[in-house]
Amino acid sequence: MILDLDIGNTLSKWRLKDADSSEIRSRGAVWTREEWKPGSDIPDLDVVEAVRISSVARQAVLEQTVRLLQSRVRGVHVARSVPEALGVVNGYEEPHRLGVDRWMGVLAGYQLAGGCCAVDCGSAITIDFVLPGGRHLGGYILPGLRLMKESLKLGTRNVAIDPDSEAEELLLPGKRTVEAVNHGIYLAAVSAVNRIYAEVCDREGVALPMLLTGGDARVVARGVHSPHAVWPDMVYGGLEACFPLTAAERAGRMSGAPRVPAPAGLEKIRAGLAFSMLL
Ligand SMILES: Nc1ncnc2c1ncn2[C@@H]1O[C@H](COP(=O)(O)OP(=O)(O)O)[C@@H](O)[C@H]1O
Ligand SMILES: CC(C)(COP(=O)(O)O)[C@@H](O)C(=O)NCCC(=O)O
Ligand SMILES: [K+]
Repeated sequence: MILDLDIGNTLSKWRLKDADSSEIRSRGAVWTREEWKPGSDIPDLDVVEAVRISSVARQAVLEQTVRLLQSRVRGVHVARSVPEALGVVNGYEEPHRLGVDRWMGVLAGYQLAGGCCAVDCGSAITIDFVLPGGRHLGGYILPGLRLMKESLKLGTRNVAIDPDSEAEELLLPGKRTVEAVNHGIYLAAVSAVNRIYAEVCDREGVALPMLLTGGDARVVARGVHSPHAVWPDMVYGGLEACFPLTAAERAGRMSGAPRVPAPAGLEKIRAGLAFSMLL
């Protein structure tokens, strides 16, 4: 079995993948800041022959995790943000400073769709752009839904936005604190994603497919105007592309990859942008 780890600032996600069939056998998540109890929290390492890790947690957490795993598993692969990989040129002045989860998402998005806009809705919402030629432009970082909620200290931290709630009702003024907070942070997030997407496509003169991932991707995707697809395993897709271990991965096929959304025409994006500038 292959154990894939996506260690974020809030949640450390894992999944077990069958090395022969490429099927996902199990998956789970533990709070990154809490002690991991082997067994219930993470899978039995006896069945694991290789581990692939994307981590944005503190270096000490990563080193501790790698040490534990290396004592039990033959192949441990740690993803790093590098100047260039798989046809993508890292747009950061200091490439190693780009969050590894962002780099994994960009690599997976480029392998699937070529140029794309990769949105990761986690502790932070990150929005990255890579052009059809493989040039990563860099990106944007804004607080995630949970962080925005916590920063308000209005006791609404544990009232999540229902991903299946009517998108329209999230546009209405809140009639009680939790609605006012949820509608406010939802609109802050989706307005930023829509505007940033339109501005970059307009400036670069290219309409890019948008791929969303992260724990809040389904909520944010409801308010995204442009054609898009949610790919929960997009960060894992970057691990598969960087460290292909199964036949399917070596053929460039990534688990759970969605059909690539055909972007709206550039003129339509520009018209929408012009209209939003009028308001
Ligand atoms: N099971 C869950 N437990 C906690 N938060 C969750 C869960 N599922 C989705 N979420 C939402 O997803 C966010 C964490 O998403 P994730 O992409 O895992 O963050 P990160 O990668 O920054 O750790 C939380 O802030 C919360 O809004
Ligand atoms: C921006 C992030 C905190 C997002 O991490 P996440 O929300 O997935 O926990 C992470 O990508 C990160 O630590 N980046 C390093 C700084 C940068 O990307 O510029
Ligand atoms: K994330």
